[in-house]
Amino acid sequence: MVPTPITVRVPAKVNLHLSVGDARPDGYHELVTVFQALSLTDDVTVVAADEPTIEVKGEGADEVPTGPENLAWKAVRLLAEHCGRDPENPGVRISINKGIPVAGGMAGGSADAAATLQAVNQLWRLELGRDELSELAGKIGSDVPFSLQGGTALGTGRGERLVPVLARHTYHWVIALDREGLSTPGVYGELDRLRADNGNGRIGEVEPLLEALASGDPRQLALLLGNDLQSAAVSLRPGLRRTLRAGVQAGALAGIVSGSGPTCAFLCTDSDEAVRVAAELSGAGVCRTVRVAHGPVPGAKVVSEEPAHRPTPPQVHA
Ligand SMILES: C[C@@](CO)(OP(=O)(O)O)[C@H](O)COP(=O)(O)OP(=O)(O)OC[C@H]1O[C@@H](n2ccc(N)nc2=O)[C@H](O)[C@@H]1O
Ligand SMILES: Nc1ncnc2c1ncn2[C@@H]1O[C@H](COP(=O)(O)OP(=O)(O)O)[C@@H](O)[C@H]1O
Repeated sequence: MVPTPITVRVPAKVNLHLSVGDARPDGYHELVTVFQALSLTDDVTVVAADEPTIEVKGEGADEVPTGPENLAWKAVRLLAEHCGRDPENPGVRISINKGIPVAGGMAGGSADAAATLQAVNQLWRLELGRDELSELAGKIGSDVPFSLQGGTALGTGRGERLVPVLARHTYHWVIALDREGLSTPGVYGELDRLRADNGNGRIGEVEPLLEALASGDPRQLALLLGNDLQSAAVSLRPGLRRTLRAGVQAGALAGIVSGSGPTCAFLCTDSDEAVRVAAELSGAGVCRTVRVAHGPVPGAKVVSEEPAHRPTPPQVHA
């Protein structure tokens, strides 16, 4: 019998609010963050196979490891250990089709890990529930539980403890991708350095942003977007200042570095405006590629169609 492949589609994220506390003894920083899942997605397909392999296609595929460092492999091994299978020989072939920028602060690797947990749970008929999968997800990386859950959520701890947030609107975003990624630990380290040098300012409380999300007014939300890692990302990549300015000059309500960057996300009033801002920004020559996206969208979920049939995301080449 030919084994049946299972494909899971999984979203990117942007942090609408990312408040970073001091470094903890374990090296992580205590966070208060609001994640929103966006319509840029990866597809992860798993199938039973004698020879375990991983293949990566799509944008930025060359920069993604295909060995044990790939977060999708970590997910398979962890699940194998959890259910008493041999993690060295899990008998799974993985194929990843990237639509999420690599090392862009949009949790692409975390997304693939979340999708793999979901897909292999079904492949092996483990029937693990959301909570159990989320617990495993948190062991792979701080962002992985959110990639499973999707929507809009408040994250605390390392970012792995989640509570869903009421968001009454579909928000329209323009996403500016940079030419090269930034390392997440490198950006956290730069923030620590800046804070030690000059006390670097901190964004305010999260409550007003939660109220803006509940009201569903993008203009109100735009005033409250904030990211403590932005100054560190800009310090490491000063050109981002120009990108952020160009998006607002093009008509976005506000722009923010996404997580640890260097991707910048611009909130727009509606979908037509997002397309217009994307076109203008792509002509400004401040980034590699511009995309439009909306959120919130659901987290990792099994899709019945073949991955080859996935829609091409709208994009504008700069
Ligand atoms: C910054 C954020 C914002 O959502 O995402 P990205 O922008 O990278 O996607 C996350 O905190 C990234 O989460 P994730 O990419 O899962 O990080 P992990 O694998 O858990 O940790 C990688 C490294 O980042 C640093 N790290 C991560 C999370 C955290 N709360 N404090 C940290 O200091 C640590 O140096 C850690 O060793
Ligand atoms: N499946 C994966 N997809 C993308 N990157 C991965 C994956 N597995 C491991 N990585 C590694 O993780 C690093 C961070 O990638 P990514 O998760 O896309 O960015 P970020 O942490 O900025 O959101 C990459 O540079 C890559 O070496």
